[in-house]
Amino acid sequence: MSFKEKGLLVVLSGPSGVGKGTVCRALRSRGTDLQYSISVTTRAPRAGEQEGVHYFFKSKEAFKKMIEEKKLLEWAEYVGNYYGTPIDYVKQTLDQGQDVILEIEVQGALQVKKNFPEGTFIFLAPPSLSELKNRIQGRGTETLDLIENRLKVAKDEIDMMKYYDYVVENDQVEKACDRIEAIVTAEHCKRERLVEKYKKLLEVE
Ligand SMILES: Nc1ncnc2c1ncn2[C@@H]1O[C@H](COP(=O)(O)OP(=O)(O)OP(=O)(O)O)[C@@H](O)[C@H]1O
Ligand SMILES: Nc1nc2c(ncn2[C@@H]2O[C@H](COP(=O)(O)O)[C@@H](O)[C@H]2O)c(=O)[nH]1
Repeated sequence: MSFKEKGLLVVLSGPSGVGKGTVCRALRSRGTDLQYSISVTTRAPRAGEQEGVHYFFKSKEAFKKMIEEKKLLEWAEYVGNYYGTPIDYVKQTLDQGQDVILEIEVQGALQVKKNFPEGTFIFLAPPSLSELKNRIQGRGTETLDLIENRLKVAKDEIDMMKYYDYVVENDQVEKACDRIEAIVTAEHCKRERLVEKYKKLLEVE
């Protein structure tokens, strides 16, 4: 009989525009064995964004109700909008032994770290601030004002990288994916996880 250990919770965060979404899409198309949590947000959908695919789009009232009903693992107000991670999907998926990745900003990541320190916290870093600016501008989804606000927040966020387990530079998407895959593999080989797993295996066999 084989014992299924709990999945890993991988938290990928970093400043807006660094490439979190791009890297997650590349991991997905590689077939990396990670489940992607879909966040709730109060921001308006961008062109092409779909309900339940990119986000669950909610009013501020509906979002606040989710906070009150403790339906969010973490949440944060970021540049005028709320963002949060539905707790049920994360719990159920980890319990099934599957790894979950959250793509979230820094305040939310630090909340998860406080409540779920056994998670794996990866900070995705830009090669430089000027490259970060080029990326946000190049994406063309925000007005100039919003880009400036996001860049201001980015400086404080980069200062928070010291609280993460790993820092991965997103210089090239494929290299960043290689590094993240290596981290996930290494986390699966961590001694504490394996001691627990083998203890349970010995009990059942
Ligand atoms: N390694 C890279 N080299 C060059 N451009 C990149 C790289 N990674 C991502 N980009 C580009 O940077 C822009 C921002 O990427 P993306 O939307 O994935 O960032 P994000 O961190 O998910 O942003 P947000 O937090 O605002 O959702 C996109 O236009 C993307 O194509
Ligand atoms: N704390 C959380 N942050 C989240 C969540 N989902 C997304 N995000 C982050 O918000 C910013 C802005 O996102 P955008 O889609 O408006 O560009 C970005 O850093 C996302 O990673 C969440 O559930 N919790």
